[in-house]
Amino acid sequence: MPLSDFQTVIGLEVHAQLLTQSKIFCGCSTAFGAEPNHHTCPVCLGMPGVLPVLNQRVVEYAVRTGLALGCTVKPTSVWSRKNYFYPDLPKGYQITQYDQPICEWGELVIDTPSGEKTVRVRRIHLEEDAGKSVHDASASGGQSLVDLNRAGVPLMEIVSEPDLRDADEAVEYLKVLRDVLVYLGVNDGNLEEGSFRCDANVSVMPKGSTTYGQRCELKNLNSFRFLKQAIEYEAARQVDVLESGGKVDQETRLWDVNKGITRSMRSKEDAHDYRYFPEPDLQPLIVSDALRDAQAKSLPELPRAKRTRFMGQYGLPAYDARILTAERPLADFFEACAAHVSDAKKLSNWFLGELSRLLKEEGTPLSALRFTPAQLGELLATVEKGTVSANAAKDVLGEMFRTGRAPADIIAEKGLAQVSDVGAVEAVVDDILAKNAGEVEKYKAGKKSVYGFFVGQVMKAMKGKGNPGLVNELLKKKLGD
Ligand SMILES: Nc1ncnc2c1ncn2[C@@H]1O[C@H](COP(=O)(O)OP(=O)(O)OP(=O)(O)O)[C@@H](O)[C@H]1O
Ligand SMILES: [Mg+2]
Ligand SMILES: [Mg+2]
Repeated sequence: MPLSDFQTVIGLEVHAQLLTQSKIFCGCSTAFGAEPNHHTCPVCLGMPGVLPVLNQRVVEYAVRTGLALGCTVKPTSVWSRKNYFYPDLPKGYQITQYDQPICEWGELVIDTPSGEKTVRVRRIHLEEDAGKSVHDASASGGQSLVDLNRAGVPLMEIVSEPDLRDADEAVEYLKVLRDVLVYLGVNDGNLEEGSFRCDANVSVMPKGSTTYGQRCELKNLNSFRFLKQAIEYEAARQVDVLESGGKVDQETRLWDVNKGITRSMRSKEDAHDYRYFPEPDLQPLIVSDALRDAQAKSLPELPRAKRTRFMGQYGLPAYDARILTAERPLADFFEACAAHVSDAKKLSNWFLGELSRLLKEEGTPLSALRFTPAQLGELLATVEKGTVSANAAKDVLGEMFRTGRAPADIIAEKGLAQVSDVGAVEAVVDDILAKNAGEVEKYKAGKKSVYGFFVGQVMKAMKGKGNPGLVNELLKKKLGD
């Protein structure tokens, strides 16, 4: 059977680092970039005789996420020990949640080419991160060092059901999930730096089958592009294995960025390999009604709801609304500006075009913008009135962006105002037509191509500042069109 006769099945496990200032079971800082092993204490170093104390903020963030994804938030959940040996895991176990996670059964709606799709979220659980091994690969070195700054940093694992059916759906799910977490303020959404990580479980089955194939778990997917490439490569690999009479082994495979392939890292452990058992040093985790209600009350409007509202309230196409609502600061700034303009679609065009270009080019965060929503409103009004051309307005916006000066001042100083005075433009039009009587004759005799010549002459005489709409209107009138 060719590749096209197989169906890919994907489930994602997402590890999101929670944006707390201190670690999950001790008071050490979670700040990035400190000298190795400086953010450590006896608790996160796994010294004997110490006891973990749960960071309450971690619970709040997990509950908030669970509510946003429509999960059942469990009043009681349980901490477990997941035992394994690794140099960056000094305790020899990771405190995590296993059979009784804090949240279960939610969903995330994504867009696919064939419409909306609801992807089930099976569980959300909390756990501590491990440390980091730093391997010296040089010929002379060959040492491995351990940095435990990250040990004990709070992670939230969000596990989807195997509901995704191709790489694009997986990428879409991951993007939508990331936007939600960033909206909630629980995660910074940074794939490259690893504070938002994703493992992809991939299997294939003959189309039409209802029995899933054996899955492989893919790691090292630190960009949306790698996620897509890795899933596509892996699905094709599994089909090859099956087609050549083999069977897919359950294993953990690593995405090799340079070669563009996945390769086997280890055969996948089963749960019993980890000897999970309830963590004796921590009480069951109780989520009170009060805590849950407080989180429910403070939930922000989420991207999808905001998108729908933007389409209705501002009459925007879905495409615009999605881009404008992907990040909360951008959506907020758009709304602040929309209060100062009459045509929200025109405003959206500026946001998607010139403004996003400037933001990208200058690397400025929205929070550091120098001009105010009212000033952007003013600029759009001057374009509307024909005081400046759309092109000149781009220059004005660039200047506002860099200096925060008022649009009127910039227009005056740079002499960008268009001439929209009927009398003034008419005088120039009359003059040009009079000077080019021969061409006017030809035009009237049917040689319509000289029209552009008249426009050019008028504009030249007005140093490019004639209001183009008015110039055209008057020319046509005088030429008898
Ligand atoms: N046949 C399958 N094909 C593709 N994905 C699958 C299949 N079966 C399960 N999955 C997905 O695999 C993931 C399993 O994640 P889960 O965290 O439950 O267990 P795990 O990977 O065994 O544990 P660990 O957290 O130790 O990696 C889920 O996202 C699930 O949807
Ligand atoms: Mg998992
Ligand atoms: Mg897994």
